[in-house]
Amino acid sequence: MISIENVSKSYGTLHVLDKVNIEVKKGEFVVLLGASGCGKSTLINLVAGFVRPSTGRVVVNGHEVRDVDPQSGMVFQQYALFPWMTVLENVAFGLKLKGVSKKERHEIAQEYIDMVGLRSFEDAFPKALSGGMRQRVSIARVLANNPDVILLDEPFAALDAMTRQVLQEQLIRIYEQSGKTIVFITHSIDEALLLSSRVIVLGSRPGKVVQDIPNDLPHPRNASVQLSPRFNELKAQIWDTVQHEVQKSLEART
Ligand SMILES: Nc1ncnc2c1ncn2[C@@H]1O[C@H](COP(=O)(O)OP(=O)(O)OP(=O)(O)O)[C@@H](O)[C@H]1O
Repeated sequence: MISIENVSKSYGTLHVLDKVNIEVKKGEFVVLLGASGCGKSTLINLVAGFVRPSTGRVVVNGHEVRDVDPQSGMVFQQYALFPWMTVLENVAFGLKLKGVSKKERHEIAQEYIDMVGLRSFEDAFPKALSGGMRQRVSIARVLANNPDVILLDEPFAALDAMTRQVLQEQLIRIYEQSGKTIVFITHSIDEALLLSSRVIVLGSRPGKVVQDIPNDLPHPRNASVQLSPRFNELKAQIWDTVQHEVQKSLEART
């Protein structure tokens, strides 16, 4: 579904990614972990088509990504909603661009508003919503567009711990129901293991893959999986690598 082939990326003299190779299969939920500045956002932006590789190529669904790619839908850390549109209009916006009739796009938008638990907030404007609710609108908007790939760049980082847990569980349900291909960035090993079917750790800059492990925690999954021995076993494996890479990136800065 996503093929990142020998991708390197530099911004001027700053070498951010070095010959990264990652194959993501349809229906995988891949979480990218890594020290701050190792190039995670750059990598996800390459898949979305916001950034072009210096060398190598990214292929999504058989097509090389050369521009902003409508096959992918992105959820950012800061909720990028249109403040002058209601929840319903925000969620239906992409469908409007595609020329879907008003009746149909409102039906589809309603379905996803219900899915993220925002029924009865259709007519609210973003400023009247909490951060967690706005992020749910962002997720509904991406889902309504029905992209092949959903990309999430630290979507829950700005939220309080309780809201984060609710949204994590909602995202797990959405993944279990939709079987979408998802790439998700986080700094949290717990979040990575709770959500993913596979965890990829990028090394300190220039980023490359230093660990790639399948997450075999069972589905249906909820937050209680964090109490299982297997969760702690996987966490210890990832923690060793992440700690080593964070240490390296701190030393490189001193
Ligand atoms: N458009 C740009 N122009 C110049 N430098 C950039 C640009 N985008 C990112 N960088 C630099 O590239 C490096 C990697 O950034 P990136 O945001 O991809 O890392 P990250 O792993 O997502 O970081 P964090 O976890 O802190 O969000 C950083 O040093 C950043 O300052």
